Amino acid sequence: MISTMGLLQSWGGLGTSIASFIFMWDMIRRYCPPELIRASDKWTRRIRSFFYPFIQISISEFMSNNLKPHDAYAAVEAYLSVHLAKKAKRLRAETVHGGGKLVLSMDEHERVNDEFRGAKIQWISGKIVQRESKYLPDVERKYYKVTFHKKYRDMVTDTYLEHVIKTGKEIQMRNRKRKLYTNGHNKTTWSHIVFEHPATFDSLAMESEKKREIVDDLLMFRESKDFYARIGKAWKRGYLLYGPPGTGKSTMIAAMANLLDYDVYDLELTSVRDNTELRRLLAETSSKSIIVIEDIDCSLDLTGQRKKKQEKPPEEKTSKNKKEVPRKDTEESGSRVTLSGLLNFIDGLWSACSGERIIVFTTNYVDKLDPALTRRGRMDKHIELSYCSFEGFKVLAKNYLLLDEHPLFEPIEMLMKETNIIPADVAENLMPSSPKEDARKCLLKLIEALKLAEEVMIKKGKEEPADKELPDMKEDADVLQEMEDSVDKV
Ligand SMILES: Nc1ncnc2c1ncn2[C@@H]1O[C@H](COP(=O)(O)OP(=O)(O)OP(=O)(O)O)[C@@H](O)[C@H]1O
Ligand SMILES: [Mg+2]
Repeated sequence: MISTMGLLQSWGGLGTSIASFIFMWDMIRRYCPPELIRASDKWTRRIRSFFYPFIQISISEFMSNNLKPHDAYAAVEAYLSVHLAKKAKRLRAETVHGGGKLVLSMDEHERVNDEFRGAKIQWISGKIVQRESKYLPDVERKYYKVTFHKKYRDMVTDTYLEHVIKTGKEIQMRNRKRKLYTNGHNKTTWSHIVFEHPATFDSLAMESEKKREIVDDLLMFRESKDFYARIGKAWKRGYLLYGPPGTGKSTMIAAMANLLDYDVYDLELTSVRDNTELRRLLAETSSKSIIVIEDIDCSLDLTGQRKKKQEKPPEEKTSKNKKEVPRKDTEESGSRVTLSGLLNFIDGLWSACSGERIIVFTTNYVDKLDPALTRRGRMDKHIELSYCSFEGFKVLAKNYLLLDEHPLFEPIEMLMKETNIIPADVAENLMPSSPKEDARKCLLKLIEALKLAEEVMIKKGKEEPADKELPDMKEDADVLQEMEDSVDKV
């Protein structure tokens, strides 16, 4: 009892002494000349660094000059969650991007040790609560602090932190869900959904050699950062996909995104008000992305910027083709994006954006595009997607019916040589419409469709010469009229 009392008394004495010291120190600092204070601070730092030879670096959740999220913080978090979270005793579990998988990270004020090239490095997670204004609620700012011996200063600042950020970014890339961004419905910003299109180059009906060439081209582009830097060109590549409707242009874009693990930005030009908005939207696109402008010929009357006065040929006006009817004029769509605005984006701003980007234009009518838009250098690769070949059919038969061979393949090959059918129609026929429909029935359905397509072709072929005779008949009629007129005159 007495000893407890004694202990309490001595604690009380210590508290009084500390309070007196703080008071005295404050008085000294207040009345001492500033030079003396500075000198004392310098020496205090030196003595402290002698006894505490460690360096600390903080990485905050937000940038200090604005409230933008700090990329490095997210990368450190990813690195720690994969490499060091197992060593921590208090962990935080969160689902990322609404996915089902739990990701573990260090809880607040938890410490873990890392080792890099013989150096012991400690990470601490922390949080400070700040009040920016008395009218606003307090804000939490999380941070990670890395502590290491001062002899490793250069190694940690030059190499270790770079390694952590690089590894963290790779982990983020692996964990992220790819996104499909759109600017449709007159939105002035991008909105996105998770991109989960299953298309791959394996499932694409196309000649294998052509397919391999495109895949090689894409993979080479992805690995060519140093090459583009060396030749002084922006790390971009333009693809023009052209061909009739239903030949797999959109499907190929999805396959490209899946192959490269890129996001997709589906740019609806008719929703973009003017060139300024176009530039802003494109500047907001992220690296490792494919920017798509579908049906470039009817998105905007781009060619009209140069050929305004040209009348459309009569057959164009009366065509029943789905792609030609809804062509929107710039005035009609309320959009004032011009061809030169689009070209500037490809050549100018395009080059200023860092990181790799692919731009894809699709069209059903390549001949209608302004040559300025399609010239090499702007669109590096022109890819024609055309009618289904027998090789393409075999890919679809394998995908849809799990067939490598079948006796009905032979007649199908014969018919395919004689007629044109788009892959979308082949796919539709090979798709069983009921559980009772087996592979044979599907192949027979396709044979019927091919025969029908052949009949239509023959019919058209017969009609065409008749059409071609029309001008001659017209000429004859004109001559007759002229003769009659001259007879009348006589
Ligand atoms: N080459 C192909 N390989 C595999 N499937 C294809 C191919 N072409 C078309 N298809 C099938 O047909 C459907 C329509 O194809 P897709 O939308 O890619 O055509 P498109 O060329 O973009 O047509 P459009 O010019 O009308 O936009 C796809 O969902 C796909 O199932
Ligand atoms: Mg399409």
